[in-house]
Amino acid sequence: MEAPAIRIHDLVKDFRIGLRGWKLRAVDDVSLDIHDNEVFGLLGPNGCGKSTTMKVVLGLLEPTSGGCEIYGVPSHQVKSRLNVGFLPEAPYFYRYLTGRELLKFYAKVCSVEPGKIKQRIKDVLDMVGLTEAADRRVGTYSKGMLQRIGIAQAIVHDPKLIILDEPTAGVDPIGSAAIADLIRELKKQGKTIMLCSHLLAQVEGVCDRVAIMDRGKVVLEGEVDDLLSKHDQQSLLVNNFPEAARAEVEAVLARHGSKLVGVDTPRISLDDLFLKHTGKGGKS
Ligand SMILES: Nc1ncnc2c1ncn2[C@@H]1O[C@H](COP(=O)(O)OP(=O)(O)OP(=O)(O)O)[C@@H](O)[C@H]1O
Repeated sequence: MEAPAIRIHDLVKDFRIGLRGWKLRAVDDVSLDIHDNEVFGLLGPNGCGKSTTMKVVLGLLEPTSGGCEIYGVPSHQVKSRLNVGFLPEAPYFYRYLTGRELLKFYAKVCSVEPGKIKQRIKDVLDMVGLTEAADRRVGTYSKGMLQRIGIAQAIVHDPKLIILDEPTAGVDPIGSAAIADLIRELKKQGKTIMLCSHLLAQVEGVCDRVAIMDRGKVVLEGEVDDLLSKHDQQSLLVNNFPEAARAEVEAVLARHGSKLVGVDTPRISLDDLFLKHTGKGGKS
């Protein structure tokens, strides 16, 4: 059987804090498999251990015990990361380079074939919607544009696995929707994406599976559709439901052993309302 894209097994990570050798357990016995070509969300409140878990997966931190593998290769081996792209939580980019120059730098660092760099940068700029801003200095980019150039540097070498730490942090709903579209497109291209976030509404529409962490532990894991569906309830959508029909509907349902639980008006999300009134095609 093929190895999962990421395997995290029995992972514990302690940080030494203070002078008396006190330890803080940031990750507490976490085991997770992330499958090939899925979008997996690691969710949870601030400080629950998401970024620490990602850093151990990427070999940037040593585990206290347990471990991680990427496509079967232990994370502490450099070769595990050859096919991985990473957007850190607070990426720092040299502000005097243009977006295009920045991507050229990362393409060279990631050993993209010299003859292919120009076209690859063109394609990636197009994918993240930064073609028009490609020759502007990164220092002039908005927060949304910085996140998108960050994603561009993570995918410039066409990696199989893309790890995104808070991809929509500080980005407005238009920018977040564009990033969500981009993640869906990357999945269509066959990529595996692991992202971590505490902005739940923004990742709901893109993740196939999620795990929720709290105080270092995974407290819930599963397919998003499964976790969010109320399997014992169904809803009917009716235009202009007449109050007078309620008693008849209740009687029919009662004959079938069912019960009308409530009649309410569906609402759209505030995000959708914002997008409708500000235009989804914006370049924030
Ligand atoms: N280098 C470090 N030294 C000491 N403690 C650390 C270190 N890095 C993280 N921690 C602590 O470990 C815990 C988990 O931190 P982590 O950054 O993994 O959380 P997170 O879920 O990513 O939070 P956020 O959503 O705020 O980014 C926190 O209590 C944090 O203070």
